[in-house]
Amino acid sequence: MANIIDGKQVAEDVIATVTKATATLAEKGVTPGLAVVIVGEDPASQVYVASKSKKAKACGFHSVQHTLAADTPQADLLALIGHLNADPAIHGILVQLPLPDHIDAGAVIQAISPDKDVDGFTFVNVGRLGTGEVASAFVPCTPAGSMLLIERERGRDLSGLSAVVVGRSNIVGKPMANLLLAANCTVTVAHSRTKDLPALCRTADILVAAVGRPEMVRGDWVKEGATVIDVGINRIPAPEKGEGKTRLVGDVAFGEAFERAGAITPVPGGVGPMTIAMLMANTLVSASRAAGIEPPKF
Ligand SMILES: Nc1nc(=O)c2c([nH]1)NC[C@@H]1CN(c3ccc(C(=O)N[C@@H](CCC(=O)O)C(=O)O)cc3)C=[N+]21
Repeated sequence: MANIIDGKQVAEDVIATVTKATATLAEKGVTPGLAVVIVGEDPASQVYVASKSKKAKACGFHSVQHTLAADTPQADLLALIGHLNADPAIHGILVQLPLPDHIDAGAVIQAISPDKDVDGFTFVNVGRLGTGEVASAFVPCTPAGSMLLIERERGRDLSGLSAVVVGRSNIVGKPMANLLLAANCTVTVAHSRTKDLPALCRTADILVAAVGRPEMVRGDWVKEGATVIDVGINRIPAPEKGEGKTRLVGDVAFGEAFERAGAITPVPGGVGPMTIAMLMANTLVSASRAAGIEPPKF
């Protein structure tokens, strides 16, 4: 029977730290500024973007949202990023992904100034993390939040633990693996071609599931006492709740894994809230750096 990791609570702790530090910055005349850019009207994206803007305001940030039409030319989006890069009131720029097909997402991401890249997606920040310069990098929010949950659970010394990351995306799997490696874990990154994934997962003291497949990781894939971090957010039909109803599940079969894990994150209420909290933390760090002030530790 596992300890259920309360991501909502840890996220609130992070937000409280950010809010306090923002008040201290305000005394020095600095207000952290976050710009969120969304292209098109995907309803799920709208919900996430709205909750980011709301949290930013609650922290005391200057928060701006740019909503562009789905058919906005790439050149217009690049021009907006150029303006935000040059705007001293903006310390963090987030371009909501995915972008429409006619836009080259890579080109847009790389146009963001690395100093304002609070998603940690630019080559400069990826390179800092990949070379172990974690302190100077902006680390992508989902793996950064997952790492904080792991540290709260197991302590800051993860040295020698075996970690398996299932999923190799640039936004979660790869940065997660780099963070765990920087923390001296023995890290294996698994993916769709991995042979005998269940057996590999059973070797993990820390198991991170980030594949985007509902409940793929089964209970018997989990080592007794392991820390299980479920990054998946999948909406599936829930006919038991009524016709047309849905519910959120992770990439881990929670009920089964709960029986064997030492600790496990729920969905919702696990990694999701941490993602937004770390965006606020990264924006605060960016504003602090710009002002030459030491940011708090998270
Ligand atoms: N450039 C960029 N950066 C992102 O960080 C980014 C993005 N694009 N595109 C979309 C994804 C998705 N994302 C989430 C954030 C919080 C929750 C979250 O708080 N989820 C709640 C539940 C929310 C619900 O009920 O639907 C939870 O897990 O408890 C989920 C998903 C950030 N994303």
